[in-house]
Amino acid sequence: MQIGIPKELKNNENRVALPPEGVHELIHDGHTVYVEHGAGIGSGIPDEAYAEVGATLASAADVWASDMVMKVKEPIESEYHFLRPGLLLYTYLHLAANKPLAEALLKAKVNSVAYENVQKDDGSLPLLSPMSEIAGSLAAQIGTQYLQKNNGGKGILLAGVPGVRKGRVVVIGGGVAGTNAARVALGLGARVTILDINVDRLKEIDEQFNGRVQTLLSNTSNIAKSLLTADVAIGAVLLPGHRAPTLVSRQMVHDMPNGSVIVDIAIDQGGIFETGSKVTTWDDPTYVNEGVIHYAVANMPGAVPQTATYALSNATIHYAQLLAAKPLPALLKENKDLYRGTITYDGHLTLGQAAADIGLDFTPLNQLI
Ligand SMILES: NC(=O)C1=CN([C@@H]2O[C@H](COP(=O)(O)OP(=O)(O)OC[C@H]3O[C@@H](n4cnc5c(N)ncnc54)[C@H](O)[C@@H]3O)[C@@H](O)[C@H]2O)C=CC1
Ligand SMILES: CC(=O)C(=O)O
Ligand SMILES: [Mg+2]
Repeated sequence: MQIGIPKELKNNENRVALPPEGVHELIHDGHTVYVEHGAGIGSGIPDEAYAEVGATLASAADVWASDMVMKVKEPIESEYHFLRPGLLLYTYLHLAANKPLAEALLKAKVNSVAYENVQKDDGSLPLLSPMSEIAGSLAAQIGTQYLQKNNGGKGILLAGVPGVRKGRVVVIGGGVAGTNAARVALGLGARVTILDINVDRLKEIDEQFNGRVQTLLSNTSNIAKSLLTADVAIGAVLLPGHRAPTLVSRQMVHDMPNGSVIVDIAIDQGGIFETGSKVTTWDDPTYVNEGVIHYAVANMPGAVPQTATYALSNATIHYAQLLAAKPLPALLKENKDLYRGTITYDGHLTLGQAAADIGLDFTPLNQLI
């Protein structure tokens, strides 16, 4: 099979879908790999390193002409003209928050496997979690940075000092991103509260952090009360496949002291703050609404590519090898993880959760393969 790896075009997206080590695996399996000139530069990988493992350096057009295109982020509008019938696209897509992209993929009859929807039988999301670990850790760093007065924040040091209160970090959603945010916030010396709707998850968190994190059931009144005294609020909720639920109202944000900071990691699925549905970029990452700084970058790990490229490809390479080895319909009949991850097929939207959220028709995949 021909496999193409384009250079990422999203703002400050410095990751690349595969480093040379991963490309080498695919070439070893007998495939031809086209890598766009400069695709690895942001991650510190020169073109020569790809050439050395046998990749063909190519133009964007040649890379996109491959049977399978493996990316990091969703195609942006300037890439839509590369979409074509029969193309197998393997990348993050977040369709429940991006109707124009869904329509472009359907119109072009692209078969897409979305990283964030590849799901194991136990419900875990093996291709999302490595980036959620990174985004969670970053969220705590970003919160502490914007709390500084010189960055527009209220001017609080999360660690406090003896005799002066510590900063308070409230994390809504105690999954992979949320617990990593909590871990780093605790390390920075903050007082941390995590809210989740899953009581079993709260028990695990309590054990994991030896009781050093306050856990609370996520409901409207606990969220509102927690935010009243929060310095940093972190959104880390996920309903897989769906647009994120709006859990924090404008009034709750209004009631937070001015100069507090919101970091909505879940913005890639639409975000959980009523005041914060606007997506930002690393070039201009924040805006102020109701006196509170909102940070809403949808590709947070793009800023730490020398960590994130490797963490992502460590997870994606296994499924890439499977996708390259067999025709898609046959593979999907035997691999349930990838069956769940296949969200558009031959002009049909096969992700029921997103279809409902963006108002498009849904066709079960088993009717198409
Ligand atoms: N902005 C960025 O660059 C990145 C964003 N993400 C996003 O971060 C979000 C979280 O991902 P993960 O941590 O991997 O998901 P996860 O599935 O590990 O955790 C989500 C948690 O939300 C909880 N939850 C569901 N409804 C809730 C509610 N009403 N209140 C409180 N908690 C609730 C679930 O019980 C679960 O524990 C996703 O939207 C993901 O796409 C991930 C990586 C990078
Ligand atoms: C998960 C995601 O949106 C990212 O890594 O950019
Ligand atoms: Mg206020």
